[in-house]
Amino acid sequence: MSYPKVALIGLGLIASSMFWAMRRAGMDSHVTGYARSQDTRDTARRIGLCDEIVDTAEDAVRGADLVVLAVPVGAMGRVAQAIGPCLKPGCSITDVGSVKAAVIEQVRPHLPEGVNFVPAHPMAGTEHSGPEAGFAQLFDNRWCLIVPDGASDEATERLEAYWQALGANTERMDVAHHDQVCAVVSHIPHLIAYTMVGVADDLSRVSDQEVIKFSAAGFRDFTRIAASDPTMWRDVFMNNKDATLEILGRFTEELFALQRCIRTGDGDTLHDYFTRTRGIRRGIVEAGQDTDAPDFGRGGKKD
Ligand SMILES: NC(=O)c1ccc[n+]([C@@H]2O[C@H](COP(=O)([O-])OP(=O)(O)OC[C@H]3O[C@@H](n4cnc5c(N)ncnc54)[C@H](O)[C@@H]3O)[C@@H](O)[C@H]2O)c1
Ligand SMILES: O=C(O)C(=O)C[C@]1(C(=O)O)C=C[C@@H](O)C=C1
Repeated sequence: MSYPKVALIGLGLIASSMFWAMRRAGMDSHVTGYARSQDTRDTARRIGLCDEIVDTAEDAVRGADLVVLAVPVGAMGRVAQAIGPCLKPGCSITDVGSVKAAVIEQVRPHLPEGVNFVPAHPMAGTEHSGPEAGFAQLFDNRWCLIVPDGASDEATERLEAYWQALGANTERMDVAHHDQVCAVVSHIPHLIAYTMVGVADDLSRVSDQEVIKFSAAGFRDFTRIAASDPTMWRDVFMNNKDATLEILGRFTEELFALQRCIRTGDGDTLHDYFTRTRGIRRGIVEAGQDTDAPDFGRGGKKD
């Protein structure tokens, strides 16, 4: 299922991956792209991203059957305000933002009657950004969370079919649940990675070079995540305050409990805790949800 004319607003990792995945899926939609900076538009033209790159968001969305907002969460409202009056009656508009309640609140007031707004969020990404970062396989076997929030079944099913054609599995979620789940599985883990790399950097006896030299896979994973786009992640935390603060509160309570175990020499509790969390990881791997993971079940490292 596709849309004859698609407009991509913001031409970074997610939008460019969507374009390449559409082409891989054999969709013959006419795709128009727009990004705010001239540099990004020039790069997009050079690498053949989209059928047409235009110089205003308004021109990009005229006549589009699907408009995709793929800009940082904090810019969604401004973009919606600019394009609202130019949207084709009856078209669908979606976003790919990492946060839902704030985006819906910022976008919806600018949309004319009769336009179908179906928020969505592909749970896939890398630490890279910009138009050259995209690749067709990014969404393969990843979840795309669909947050209909009142959208019609027809518009929702059409967007689900579109994401499935891009390689994703889809699941519907309500807004508050989405923001809480993402705070747990994505937002706070990023904050922890940023913090851990910051702490290592603060230790003057560990120069950048030595961090790289002595770090094994664990810390390197942190540095990869902590290399993610600062604008995107600033906007995520500024726009998912309640859920991230709640999860951060739980996290720090748990951390203090583990700190106490270390101080008091309560190794049994630590061992039980680590055994429980290892079980969670193995469950993910066995369910085939981590294609990059070593295979614990068949020859992986055991006790
Ligand atoms: N990177 C990820 O891992 C990931 C995963 C899922 C969802 N998301 C969400 O997708 C969205 C895009 O993320 P990305 O990783 O593609 O970012 P990106 O930094 O790669 O690209 C963002 C693009 O938006 C453009 N832009 C910024 N402000 C704009 C504005 N006001 N008007 C028009 N264009 C503007 C930038 O020039 C850039 O082309 C964000 O909302 C993010 O939360 C990101
Ligand atoms: O794989 C990564 O590098 C990501 O950070 C992707 C990731 C995440 O899993 O946290 C990041 C932000 C999103 O909104 C969705 C996915």
